[in-house]
Amino acid sequence: MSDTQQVILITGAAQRVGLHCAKALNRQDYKVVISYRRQRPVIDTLTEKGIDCIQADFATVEGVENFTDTIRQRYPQLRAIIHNASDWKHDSIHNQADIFEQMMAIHARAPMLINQRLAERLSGEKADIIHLTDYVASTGSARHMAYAASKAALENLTLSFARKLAPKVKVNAIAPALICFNEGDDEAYRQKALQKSLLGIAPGEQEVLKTINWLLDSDFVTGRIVALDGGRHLNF
Ligand SMILES: NC(=O)C1=CN([C@@H]2O[C@H](COP(=O)(O)OP(=O)(O)OC[C@H]3O[C@@H](n4cnc5c(N)ncnc54)[C@H](OP(=O)(O)O)[C@@H]3O)[C@@H](O)[C@H]2O)C=CC1
Ligand SMILES: Nc1nc2c(c(=O)[nH]1)N=C([C@H](O)[C@@H](O)CO)CN2
Repeated sequence: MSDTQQVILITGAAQRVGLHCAKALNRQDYKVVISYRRQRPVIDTLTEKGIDCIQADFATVEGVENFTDTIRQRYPQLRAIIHNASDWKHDSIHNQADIFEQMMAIHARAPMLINQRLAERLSGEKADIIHLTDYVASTGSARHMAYAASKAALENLTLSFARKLAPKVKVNAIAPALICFNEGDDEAYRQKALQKSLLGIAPGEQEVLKTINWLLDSDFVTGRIVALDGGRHLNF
């Protein structure tokens, strides 16, 4: 890593949106550091590209603290922290308490603790925190109540950290609706999901990357929730 290379941390970046953004930011000559939970071959590929891959499970406070200790040991300064790690669990009458705890742990407690423990590392001329939230944080979700509530908590943390860390650090959220499908999504589900927005597409991971780069480049945006939802809020 060169002395002038700026370090960007992305959590949960071993697949899908996080992976796409990690590889792209690496090509943009940032020093990219990622967290991953489950080992898989792509970790070796990313390591060969010079991306620092750190295993971490944010379900426990200990897991978060071990991770942030490692970051603090390795990186005296961070350009940005992108909180992407997430678990999209639907509600279940059988273990709703556990699901609620898990959703709050990954989407609210972990980002809060990571921000608090790494804030002093965000010390350069420009510094950013970006939270990946969700369209349903502002609307609720009948089937993903705990998930939606935890993403709403993360949106509120966006406002609090924007107030607390200004003017050194810009703190914003990206609130996507459908970005990309999961492998098991059948055609009926896909068609129904596409019809929820005015634009009727699943834009793919690149849409999130474009927004991340826009936020990183901004000099005057903080405390904002940037919606990436194809006009879903008007589709009624
Ligand atoms: N995809 C979409 O259409 C939408 C995405 N979003 C948001 O955008 C972001 C990216 O979405 P997407 O790429 O689909 O995300 P994924 O569902 O692919 O999850 C990203 C990563 O989060 C990691 N993760 C889950 N739980 C934990 C945990 N307890 N500790 C550490 N890491 C964990 C997983 O790691 P591992 O695989 O190693 O276990 C996973 O690879 C998320 O925040 C998501 O909520 C919002 C709306 C729509
Ligand atoms: N962590 C995740 N969060 C979300 C996902 C996902 O795959 N992983 N997917 C969605 C859906 O695309 C939804 O926005 C549309 O059905 C929401 N959050």
